Amino acid sequence: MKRLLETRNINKYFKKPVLFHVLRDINFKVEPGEFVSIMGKSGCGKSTLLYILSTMDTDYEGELWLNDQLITGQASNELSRIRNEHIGFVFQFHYLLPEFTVLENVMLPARKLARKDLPEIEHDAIEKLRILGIEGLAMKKASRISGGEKQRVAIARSLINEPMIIMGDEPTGNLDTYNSEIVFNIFRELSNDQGLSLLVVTHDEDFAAKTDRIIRMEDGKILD
Ligand SMILES: Nc1ncnc2c1ncn2[C@@H]1O[C@H](COP(=O)(O)OP(=O)(O)OP(=O)(O)O)[C@@H](O)[C@H]1O
Repeated sequence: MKRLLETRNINKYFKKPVLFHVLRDINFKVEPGEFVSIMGKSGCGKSTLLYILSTMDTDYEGELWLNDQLITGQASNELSRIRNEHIGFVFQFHYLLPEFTVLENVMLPARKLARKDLPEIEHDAIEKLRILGIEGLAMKKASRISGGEKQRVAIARSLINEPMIIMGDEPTGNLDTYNSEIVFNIFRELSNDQGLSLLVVTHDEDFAAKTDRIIRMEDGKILD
């Protein structure tokens, strides 16, 4: 089976202000199509781990594998290519450009990758908005839509380059129950219908309970 995401004995230390062993022997896998949540108290190392998994942080010990490829030790230009092609990101704050339209915001990561021409990218972006049920918002400015709609646009944007995995850092942290449920259902459909894997850091027990698996962390370790 494809090694979609796997960590082998990942350890990380912060060296300042004092030496701090923040991640300890992190070993886990995410299978294709799996929807996994990561939970743990504030400060246990979730964001630090996500930063490594997203290939942004290269200062760690151990191995990270993505899509059958050893990521650890790759050059930074190769890492940004892998990141743009294979990973979609959804954060607590949507980071949309307020003066751009919804459609332009969704198109941006594909324009950066420059693998397709503009009409094709626009077609893909409208398709992603359709999947999320918000194609009617395409020509609106991002500053003019609601918080729940903004998060759906952010998800559409995360899908534009057809990633294998979506990584989320508190993607429902800013949403009310109604909108959190919409986001959960979208993630569930992406996993079930499109075989996309999802790895989501959350403090929301109700959200996590509905995912396929919960990885619980404590003091930099994964609990069995
Ligand atoms: N750059 C840094 N230098 C030193 N220590 C750091 C640094 N970044 C984070 N830490 C410490 O590492 C620990 C883990 O932080 P991290 O942000 O990964 O926790 P978290 O589980 O994501 O917390 P939260 O749920 O509050 O976001 C914390 O004790 C934090 O203070």
